[in-house]
Amino acid sequence: MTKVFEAADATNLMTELRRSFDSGVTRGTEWRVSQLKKLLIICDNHEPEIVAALHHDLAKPELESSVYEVALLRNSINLALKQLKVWMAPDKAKTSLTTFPASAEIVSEPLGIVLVISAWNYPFLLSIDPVIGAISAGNAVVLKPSELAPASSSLLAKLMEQYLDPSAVRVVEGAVTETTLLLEQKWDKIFYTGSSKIGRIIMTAAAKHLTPVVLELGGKSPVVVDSNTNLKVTAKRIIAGKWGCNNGQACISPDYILTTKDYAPKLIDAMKHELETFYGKNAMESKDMSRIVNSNHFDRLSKMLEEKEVSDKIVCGGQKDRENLKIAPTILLDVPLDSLMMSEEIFGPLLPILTVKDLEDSFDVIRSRPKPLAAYLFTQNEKLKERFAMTISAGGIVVNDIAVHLALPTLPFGGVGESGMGSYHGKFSFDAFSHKKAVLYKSFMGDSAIRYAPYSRGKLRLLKALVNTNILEVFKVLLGLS
Ligand SMILES: NC(=O)c1ccc[n+]([C@@H]2O[C@H](COP(=O)([O-])OP(=O)(O)OC[C@H]3O[C@@H](n4cnc5c(N)ncnc54)[C@H](O)[C@@H]3O)[C@@H](O)[C@H]2O)c1
Repeated sequence: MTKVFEAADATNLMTELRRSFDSGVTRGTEWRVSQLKKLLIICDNHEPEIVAALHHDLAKPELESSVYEVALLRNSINLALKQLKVWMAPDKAKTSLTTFPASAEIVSEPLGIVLVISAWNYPFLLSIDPVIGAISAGNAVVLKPSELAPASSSLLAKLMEQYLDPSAVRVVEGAVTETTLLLEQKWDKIFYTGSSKIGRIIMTAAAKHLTPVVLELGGKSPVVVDSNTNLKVTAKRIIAGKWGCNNGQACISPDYILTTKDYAPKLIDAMKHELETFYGKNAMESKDMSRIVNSNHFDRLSKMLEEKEVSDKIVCGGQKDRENLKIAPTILLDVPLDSLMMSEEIFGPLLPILTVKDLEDSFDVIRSRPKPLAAYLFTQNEKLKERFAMTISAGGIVVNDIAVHLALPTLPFGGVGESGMGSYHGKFSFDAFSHKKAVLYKSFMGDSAIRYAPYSRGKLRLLKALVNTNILEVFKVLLGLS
């Protein structure tokens, strides 16, 4: 029987990790590299177990597990290993006349002990990716995986315990009770992935200790489809980004489509056709699609689908099988804006299409709602692309594809407004777990009396000119011309 995690365990954990962090072990490049290499071994040697755990928790197809979880993690680790020395090196900063003579730099210093709380939908990626950032930046870290993906959570705990330095990297499994105990501790940063509702609980707990947070939340990510598009590719990419990414249970999954009244029937036909090509005549039987994570989420989605004035808007799919936690890829047309489906994040295989008179009206629809984690546009119109990218606020924007920005470590990944705060991936992960410390080195040379009392009008004028880097004024004051 696994031991219950109690309040004393949480405080002991903090004491042990604080001792390790204070000893300086996690700050060394060697430690960081060794831990990152261990994470790589987990990916390289345990992929079949990871794929099996994901199949157990979500019936996730092997391709999605191997590529969107393990391969992406391998990429992150290799990038960190390759770039670590560059990331860790202090950045030279320019100095000014005010501080002359001096040199300055920005030192990336580890924050201390950080807590990573992750979600169930991509349990390996969303757990290990932030941990890569935390370790790269030289922190001690506690990971709390989601209890809703139990096989993945216990495999993560087992593997991380087996390979990583237990004095500075730990996994605590559990649900609300365990997370609440962890949240009572004083962390140096909390990195949370999950819903906005729980995000508020995390931020409230963090505020008590003035702990900074990264909140990787979700939201309703819209897809705008222009009639001037490559319809076949558009349909395929929307399907791959929706049902082909954990069956719509992904934070950057298309939540709803906006298109014109005239174009909607063409888009629906193309999507129906491609859905059949992807998943066959009976998509419920396809092995190439994850199932719904559990019966609570199944019921939540069913409720959305069965709502009055929604159920009669289904134009494709709609079949459900509670026993096997399956819902067919379902497309709906013009569901009411005040329906559950349009008020809450869907996070599942339902995809409503809203029609607008002019495509530009879709911009107003998006702007009238909370800022999403991602916003997508399909078009061949260059002006429209630019207008979308420049005027729509979202965590990230992709033109003519879905979700692929997540795979580019040169781009920050994170939300804005209701979809979250802070970002990570690549160097952004390192920065998310570092304090950018300002360091200024001065010598005893050039000790000018102008900032020392007794003050005078001349000192005042000279100091003002120096602070404003006004060389001409400096000379004027020195020559007594001002
Ligand atoms: N931005 C991203 O990268 C990202 C990625 C995946 C999912 N998400 C978002 O996450 C949401 C889905 O995840 P979820 O919230 O259902 O995941 P979840 O239920 O797994 O919860 C996330 C974490 O919060 C913890 N938790 C739950 N209730 C808590 C409480 N009362 N107090 C403290 N901790 C608690 C859970 O134990 C878990 O570790 C969606 O909104 C989705 O868009 C965002």
